[in-house]
Amino acid sequence: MFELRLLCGEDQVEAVGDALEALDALSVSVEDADAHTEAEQALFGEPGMPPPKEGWQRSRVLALFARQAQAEDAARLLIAQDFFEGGRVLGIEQVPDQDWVRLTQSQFAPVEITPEFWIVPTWHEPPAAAREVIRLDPGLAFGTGTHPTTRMCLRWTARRSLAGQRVLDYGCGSGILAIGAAKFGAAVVDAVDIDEAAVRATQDNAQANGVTLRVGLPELAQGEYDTVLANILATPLKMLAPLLCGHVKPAGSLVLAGILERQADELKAAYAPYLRLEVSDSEDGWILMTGSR
Ligand SMILES: C[S@@+](CC[C@H](N)C(=O)[O-])C[C@H]1O[C@@H](n2cnc3c(N)ncnc32)[C@H](O)[C@@H]1O
Repeated sequence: MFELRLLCGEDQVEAVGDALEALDALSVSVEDADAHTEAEQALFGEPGMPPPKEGWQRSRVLALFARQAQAEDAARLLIAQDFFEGGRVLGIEQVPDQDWVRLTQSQFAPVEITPEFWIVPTWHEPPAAAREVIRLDPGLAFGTGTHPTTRMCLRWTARRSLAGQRVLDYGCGSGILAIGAAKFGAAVVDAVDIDEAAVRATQDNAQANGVTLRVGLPELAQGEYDTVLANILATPLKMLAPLLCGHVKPAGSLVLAGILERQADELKAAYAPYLRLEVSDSEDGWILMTGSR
């Protein structure tokens, strides 16, 4: 395979990427051309959301082509375009063929939730210390245990007894929190999401983990639960406050994630009419907020 390397400005990245795909690039990736220098910029997106911008101030665009002639043609055509003005072709290099599946898989190692509780991709052996394991592969739905918001919810679950409880996972994504609740003793677990792909992923993942869940769109959630888990984002969580609190039993628990540290007060205010939220965990700028009715 042949890699065409280009340098361009932030406002050119989208047009260049679209052009490369139209020119049959097998893949296009964008890097910060100033990475590891003082000019390096961080681009953060909230979980489940795309990053706020397509590229960096000075972006390096890497496009893979099956044949050298395709990479050369793409470079020649791009140089002739108005939208590439000021951009540069850095070169074309042959890259060794790799086992891409293996390479991708190797980037997803088992994730430790507690020393005894791990999320393990199906192609890995569980670590020897693991007493409880969720088997999950990166797929279409959010929630592979690699994001701090998911890990904090799972840690909360693992440190409590859910024995015999009725639990609701609102915004289930891959179903990881619902599966965790079932593994930690919940008697009935309902998992709901507005995204039908998430509903399907949760059904598949529940089956693969040998747990029984009731899975569906949000209207499946009915009545009161001992524990309600919701890892969404601050804005939808504020809108959902009456609905989520209405599903919490008296003396039951509400567990919210997807919230940045600076959003704690807004969330407390939104939930104040129903219950008192407090920060009970934090990781990488994200917080877990919990409350009891
Ligand atoms: C950040 S993911 C969390 C997935 C998983 N529960 C986890 O902890 O990793 C948020 C999920 O909430 C779902 N979602 C967003 N807004 C929702 C809403 N109003 N009602 C139900 N689900 C929603 C999204 O489709 C997405 O699957």
